[in-house]
Amino acid sequence: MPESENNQKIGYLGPRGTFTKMAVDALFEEGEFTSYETIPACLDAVEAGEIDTGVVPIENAIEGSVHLTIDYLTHHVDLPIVAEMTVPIKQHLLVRGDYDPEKDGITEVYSHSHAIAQCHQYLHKNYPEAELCYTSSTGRAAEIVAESDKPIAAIGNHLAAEQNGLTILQHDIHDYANNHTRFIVVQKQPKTLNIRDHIPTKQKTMVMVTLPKDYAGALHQVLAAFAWRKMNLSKIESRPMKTGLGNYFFLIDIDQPYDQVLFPGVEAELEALGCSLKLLGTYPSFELNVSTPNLQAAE
Ligand SMILES: O=C(O)C(=O)C[C@]1(C(=O)O)C=C[C@@H](O)C=C1
Repeated sequence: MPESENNQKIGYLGPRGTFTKMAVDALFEEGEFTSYETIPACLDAVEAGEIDTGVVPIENAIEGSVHLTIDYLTHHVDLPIVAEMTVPIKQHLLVRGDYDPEKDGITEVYSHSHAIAQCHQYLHKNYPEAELCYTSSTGRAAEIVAESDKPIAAIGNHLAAEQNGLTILQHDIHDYANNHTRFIVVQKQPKTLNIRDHIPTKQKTMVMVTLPKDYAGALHQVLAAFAWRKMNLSKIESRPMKTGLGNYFFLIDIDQPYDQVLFPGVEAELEALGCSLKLLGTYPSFELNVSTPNLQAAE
């Protein structure tokens, strides 16, 4: 194998113990790993060529899309998606080892906004008085709790607990059992991804479609262009263009790889309607599950 393939520089939303790092560990056996404090910092590093590959969250089963990732990808950087990995998410309530529930109530709960949203019912029932404090990641929340001597807690995974010397006060506090997050892998220059030996569950393609202003039935016609070609869409979402109220674009996930017949046909049909279509990536989709070798990290 050429040295460059082994020596990939891979960045991710860190610090240690984030769910994004779990996705990275599930995907890559080797490489030079760098954690970034925020999603934009990670994507900027890929765009600037400081790293070859970036891994960031894009969608959670309970809370929906990670808008920061979508907006940054569509407005600020030009980075094709080259793979995705879906990871099971188990949120736990983490405290310092010396926290005594008999003595003190928890005054503050720290975590990433998506993690807090996944546990709203639990927090509402059990810690209605606690202040919710938002952090750049669950890993960062665990660090804050580890560094503090106050009766505070973090929401995060078991790796964040282990790696920050915290105790799990309550396991599995997410409000819905079927909790998963999808992470995307982006690259500026396509480079062979030295991914662990996974079999993709499917091949997918993501496109961004911009509609003309005030065109009756435009979205219906966009969807029809995919439908009559029997192209299966697994997600459609609108996001603001950020150019004024009412201006939106659509992100569409299609359950098949890009090809030179159907996709150019869709594109030509959409152009005739005054729409534009941009390819955001065509890529293998992987899923981490507990039976996958080396991937027990998500347990
Ligand atoms: O904070 C982390 O651990 C992350 O990797 C981010 C993130 C997210 O943005 O959705 C990832 C998975 C969980 O859904 C909660 C938080």
